[in-house]
Amino acid sequence: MRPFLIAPSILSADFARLGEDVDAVLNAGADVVHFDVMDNHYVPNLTIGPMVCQALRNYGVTADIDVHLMVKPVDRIIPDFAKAGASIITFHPEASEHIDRTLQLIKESGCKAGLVFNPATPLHYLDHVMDKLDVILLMSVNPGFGGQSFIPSTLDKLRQVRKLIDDSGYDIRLQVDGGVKVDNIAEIAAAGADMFVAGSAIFNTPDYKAVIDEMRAELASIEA
Ligand SMILES: O=C(CO)[C@@H](O)[C@H](O)COP(=O)(O)O
Ligand SMILES: [Fe+2]
Repeated sequence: MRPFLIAPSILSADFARLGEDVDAVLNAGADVVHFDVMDNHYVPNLTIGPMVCQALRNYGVTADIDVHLMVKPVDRIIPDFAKAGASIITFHPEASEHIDRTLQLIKESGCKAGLVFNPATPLHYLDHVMDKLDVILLMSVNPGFGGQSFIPSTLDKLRQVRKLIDDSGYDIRLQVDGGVKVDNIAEIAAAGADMFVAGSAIFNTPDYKAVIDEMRAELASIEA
């Protein structure tokens, strides 16, 4: 397996001082910035768009920005995010009329591409597109809000997708998003995830480095 990546979700960051907060979490040892985009249509919440992604790049953020699109329709916003500095763009298959076309659009824009599965979204959407994926994201909560509890059935789904990835031979990250904490990250990694989104667990504490270090210590028990 590839090295584990920790991707703080800036949904739980301080939006009034976002650049500083993103710098702080990266300096604390985070690998990737997870950027949640919600449209108050596909999900019942409204967050941030390409201008904020561009603002983070202008502020000097050089880490990968992992844009999790919870928007419908999805295609028309993809080129804007690519121009604004997104590194990875993931979307929910239910939000796309033509999944293969959306994946191609992301790749042609120069970004890595991924599909996102809600807790009740079936895995058959993976059929016929494994060769076009850089990331598979399993939601371990229903999308729309930070601070929810991890849904335990995600562990079985992770094991299934880990097998699909390994059997396919493709180089695909397996990301998990929702309710990831210090006390469950090892179990989630053991089920096959290698990229961990965590919002409230990191940003709702005063010492980001302490939490990220604790997460890495938990992950080390799996790597060993
Ligand atoms: O995409 C989402 C929610 O829809 C996530 O990225 C959350 O922001 C994760 O927050 P925590 O569950 O880690 O607090
Ligand atoms: Fe997310």
